[in-house]
Amino acid sequence: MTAGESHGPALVAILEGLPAGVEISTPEIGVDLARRRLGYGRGARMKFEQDEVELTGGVRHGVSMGGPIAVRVGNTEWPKWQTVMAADPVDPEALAAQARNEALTRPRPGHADLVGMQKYDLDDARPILERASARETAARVALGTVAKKFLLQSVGAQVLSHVTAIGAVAAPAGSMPVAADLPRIDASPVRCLDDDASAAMVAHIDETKRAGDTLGGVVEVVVHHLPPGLGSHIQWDRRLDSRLAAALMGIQAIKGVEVGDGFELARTPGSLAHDEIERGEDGVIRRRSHRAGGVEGGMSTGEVLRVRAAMKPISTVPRALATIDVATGEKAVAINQRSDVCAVPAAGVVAEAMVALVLAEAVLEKFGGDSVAETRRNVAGYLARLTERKLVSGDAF
Ligand SMILES: Cc1cc2nc3c(=O)[nH]c(=O)nc-3n(C[C@H](O)[C@H](O)[C@H](O)COP(=O)(O)O)c2cc1C
Ligand SMILES: C=C(O[C@@H]1CC(C(=O)O)=C[C@@H](OP(=O)(O)O)[C@H]1O)C(=O)O
Repeated sequence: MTAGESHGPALVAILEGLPAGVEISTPEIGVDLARRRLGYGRGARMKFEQDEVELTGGVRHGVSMGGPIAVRVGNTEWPKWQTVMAADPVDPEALAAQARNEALTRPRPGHADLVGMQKYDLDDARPILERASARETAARVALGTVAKKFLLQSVGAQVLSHVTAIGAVAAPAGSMPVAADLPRIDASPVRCLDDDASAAMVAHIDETKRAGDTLGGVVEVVVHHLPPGLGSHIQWDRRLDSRLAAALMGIQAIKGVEVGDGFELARTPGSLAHDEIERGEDGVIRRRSHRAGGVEGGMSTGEVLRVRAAMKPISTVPRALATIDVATGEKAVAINQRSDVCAVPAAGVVAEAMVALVLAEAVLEKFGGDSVAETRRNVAGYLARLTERKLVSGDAF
């Protein structure tokens, strides 16, 4: 759970259920927060605002204690917004100043503005856009780091992401990054593994910005070393794929999710759509392809997990879109504050966090553990049993 507004004093986040013994520190969270700020096409705010992160609960001397993890991410923009966003009633002088900061009455298409004003009986979009803003994803990324640390320390899983398309420019199909590629991905201005595609994406963002327009794109999250059997075929809402899709769709501006080859599989005959099973000479069960994205029947197969999320173009389009003024009822152009041109690289880091949170929960469901050492013992027992049954598969062993 997260709380906080885009221009409020801070975002806060709480994660319940993490076992004791997970090694986690503020600088590690800071690294992921810095990665979320990276990315060609981000707006002015990313240049001057810092993420002031603080672990305020659940961790002692760099180790989780089993209680809820609490994180605070301070907004360094806050001093400029203290009057506009004050939690308590403000004095009359400050109120007059606030009145000069006129109400936002021209809702922006593609944002929560208009429907929020309808639903919450408001003449001003400010209370809606403050919470709908993707600033909130900083808090999720902070918790995602904690989940990633747990996954690494419990099952040895590694969560990565890369950008596979910005607008109409796509990276060559089929690349499946490994952990060693992460420095190269993060060094790319658009977090794309392919250098030529990365350069073309940067050029596409430049052209689009010059044209007063915005862009979306596609990110892929890849997870290595997951054990088979996370999630369940038993109920629709326990399926790992349905939980991953919900978590990714829950990121602002994500409009499509694919597991494995997703929509492409719908165009492929069955004989070419599935991952055939064979036993290697070393006795390990392997797949001849990775089309399913590491999930079958709502459970992880132990193969590399691969999910993609499609982001719509940024809604605040500089070449402002048509709307109405809610105060007058007349036609108008949408309010247009400073904004990102493209935030797809940042969305990749947020997608990693959401996938890590879902997988951490699924690992705890399957293996339990009040301490991460207990989780590890339970994982080892499960994998030993699969070894005994000659059912070793995937890359978790
Ligand atoms: C990391 C990130 C940064 C974003 N930055 C902006 C932005 O600067 N301007 C904007 O208009 N929308 C931005 N968005 C998208 C809006 O928050 C989103 O379009 C809005 O919430 C409405 O989308 P929805 O219908 O999916 O909620 C961003 C989204 C993400 C994930
Ligand atoms: C602040 C962040 O992203 C913001 C997300 C966002 C939106 O409408 O979603 C709009 C912009 O904020 P502002 O209108 O204040 O310039 C982005 O900068 C962040 O990611 O940390």
